[in-house]
Amino acid sequence: MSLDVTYRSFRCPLDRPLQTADGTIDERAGFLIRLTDGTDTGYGESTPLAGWTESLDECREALDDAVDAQSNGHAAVLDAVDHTAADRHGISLALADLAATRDANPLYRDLGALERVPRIPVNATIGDGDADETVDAVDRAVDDGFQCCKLKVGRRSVADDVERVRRVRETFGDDLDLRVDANGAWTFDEAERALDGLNDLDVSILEQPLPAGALSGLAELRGNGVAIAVDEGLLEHGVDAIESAHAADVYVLKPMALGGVDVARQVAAWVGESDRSVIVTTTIDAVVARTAAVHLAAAIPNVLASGVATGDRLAEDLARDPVFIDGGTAVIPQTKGLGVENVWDEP
Ligand SMILES: O=C(O)CCC(=O)c1ccccc1C(=O)O
Ligand SMILES: [Mg+2]
Repeated sequence: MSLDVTYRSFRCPLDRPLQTADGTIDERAGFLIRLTDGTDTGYGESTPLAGWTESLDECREALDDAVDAQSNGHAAVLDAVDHTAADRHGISLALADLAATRDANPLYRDLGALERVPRIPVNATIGDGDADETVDAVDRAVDDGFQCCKLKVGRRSVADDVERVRRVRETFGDDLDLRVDANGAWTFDEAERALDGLNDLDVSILEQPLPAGALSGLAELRGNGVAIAVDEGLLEHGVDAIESAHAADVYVLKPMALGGVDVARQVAAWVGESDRSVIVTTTIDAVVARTAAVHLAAAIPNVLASGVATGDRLAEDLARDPVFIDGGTAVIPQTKGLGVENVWDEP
């Protein structure tokens, strides 16, 4: 079966930039990938993010190599992008979408779900603004039906961040599930002080309090009432090292940074063997990668509320969003493949 590989670049400005301790994300640029085997078509997306994946230029070069390898078959095309996580995500997704479309299965079934999954729980993503901005953003999320909010922290003092969380807790009550994500911003001392305050405010998960390299510190922070999640650290160390160091209660899986939904699915299986929980998140991707993350989450048993409700930050997208975000859940597309339609047409 001959394979045809094509790609085009795209740029999506954000109309709600995401402030994090690591900088502000205000635009996403990447590549939309199309694979055809003569009968069926599959789509993928490579949307690199500085600090998380290779650069846009490196991804473009590797995609050109993938196009050059098309006459040598699927494995050669995938090999050409093996060293670029975002491209490997894009090509492997296009192959998976093609196969699922051919078999007339929704992608999440091909990723291993044993039965129909109607919905998965999702979290709202709240940027690292001041206390008033934080309360306003959570207010919108609660209005939209979210029951779980992840607050970005780490750009200001620990005392100020704890105060932001206190304002949210006091305004919205005890039923709201609150998480915080420091994107590696704190020292061990700061993280310990933050934990004290966050535990009192019933924060359920603290994501990446320490820099990616610090594993033993994460292990020491565990057992203080707030579950410790590893995100950046997973990319640096892998599951085995993190499990040996007892450094995480929860794993955050970003398929774009891990090199594909297939890789992320495998990581989820390993993590499940150690009785750890998993959260799937996007890197604020366009509709193809975002929908793939939703299918991935649907394929993982007992996945925690996931950070995939990020589409409303984009001012433009590649196609209509097939995923309905409703009452704190994402409704899983049940049509064949990814379920994103008319994506190759310019928006
Ligand atoms: O998890 C979410 O709610 C959304 C995704 C998110 O926070 C994120 C988006 C882009 C880059 C890094 C991160 C992160 O989780 O650290
Ligand atoms: Mg994170």
